[in-house]
Amino acid sequence: MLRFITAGESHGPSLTTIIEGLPAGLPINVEKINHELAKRQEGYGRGNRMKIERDTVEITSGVRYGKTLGSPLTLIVANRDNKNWKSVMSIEPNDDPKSRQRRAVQRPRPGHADLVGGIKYHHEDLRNVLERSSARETAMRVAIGSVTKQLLNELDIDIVAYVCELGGIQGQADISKLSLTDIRKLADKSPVKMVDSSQEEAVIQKIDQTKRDGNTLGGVVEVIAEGLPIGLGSYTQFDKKLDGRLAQAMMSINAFKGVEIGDGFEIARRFGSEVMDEIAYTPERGFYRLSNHLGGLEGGMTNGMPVVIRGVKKPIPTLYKPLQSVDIYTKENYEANIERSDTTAVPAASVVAQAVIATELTQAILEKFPHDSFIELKEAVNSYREYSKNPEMWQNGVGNHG
Ligand SMILES: Cc1cc2nc3c(=O)[nH]c(=O)nc-3n(C[C@H](O)[C@H](O)[C@H](O)COP(=O)(O)O)c2cc1C
Ligand SMILES: C=C(O[C@@H]1CC(C(=O)O)=C[C@@H](OP(=O)(O)O)[C@H]1O)C(=O)O
Repeated sequence: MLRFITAGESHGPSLTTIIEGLPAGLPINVEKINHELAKRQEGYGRGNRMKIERDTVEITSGVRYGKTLGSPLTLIVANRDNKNWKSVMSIEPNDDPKSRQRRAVQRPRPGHADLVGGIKYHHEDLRNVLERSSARETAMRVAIGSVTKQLLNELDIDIVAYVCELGGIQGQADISKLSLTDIRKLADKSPVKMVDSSQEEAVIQKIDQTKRDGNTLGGVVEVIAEGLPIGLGSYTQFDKKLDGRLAQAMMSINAFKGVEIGDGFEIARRFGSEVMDEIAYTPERGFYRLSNHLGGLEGGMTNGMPVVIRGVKKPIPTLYKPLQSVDIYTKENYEANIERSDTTAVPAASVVAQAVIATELTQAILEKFPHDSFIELKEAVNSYREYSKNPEMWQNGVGNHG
């Protein structure tokens, strides 16, 4: 079983995670982790914080000579901005109520965690909420996702993500005609991580105008994973259903408000005959489908077709032209606090989405297959792949009532 938690405040010294349950002997490439971290920082429309940070990972346990030991893996990503926040983020007691109040964030931003978090945790200063509710935490989830993606890649599973829509402008590329490698190349070189360069200029102009207006934008991202064995997840219990678990992973990203799998909400408008993916068989491919409307998942399990999952990200809650709020001390109407902010973070969110889906898929793989060592895992996955092309129970005549 793969377990991890993340820790760290946005302007504290660092983000940390301990990941437990990875197989021993998995090659870990630190450069690949740093590459994913850099990709998360890119993307047109981000604020000034991204000019300060140069996210890189430090590994302090669990790896020796480039391979996992099977012991807990500890990752640390430093916050360069911390040096500018030393006194605000001090861990020493501050016994001066006047200084505490002078510094306090007290006009909660609609759409952020400020107000509810303050009420729930009895915080007199809403900074105590925003420091941890900040999407800074997603840097660590990308680092974890890069480790799990390296595991998937070693098992010949590929995963990509890109932006399908930003600020109401949809990409026009027919991605069904592209390989995952092409999608990755196109998204990587796009300033907005879209596959379709014809829409880029319009999106950039919309972001620029929105920034001038003191407003913000959301969008839609898609993740595709190919090469997954059949039967990850299970129909036998509600919390084992992989579609539900992937949706949870996607929704756990800050500002995500919706998830679709396969053709998603569109299937509500179609006949059953247009939605179910018909079954075919060849000895080389095994069982496969003639279409993939259901996004590679049936009965809470992978069916061998690519897993396709989209997430909707709302616009950034902090507005430079702020919305109405209420001062938590005086209860008078005020404009919400302005914290330094992005105009949009949909491109970054596509990198995070890929990471969290890679991690959840890895969890499902490690649940199904023995994995003390990576060699053992790979052998088990490959022999199961062979089995699932021609399941023995049918070869042996079980179910043959003739
Ligand atoms: C990569 C990324 C960057 C974000 N940047 C900001 C930001 O600069 N300002 C902001 O107010 N919200 C930002 N958000 C969104 C908030 O973190 C999020 O809305 C907040 O935590 C409340 O959670 P909820 O929207 O999931 O309800 C960002 C989200 C992501 C994924
Ligand atoms: C720090 C990151 O994103 C931050 C997410 C965020 C929020 O409220 O979610 C608010 C901003 O924080 P700051 O006020 O420090 O600029 C973003 O920059 C990051 O993505 O690494």
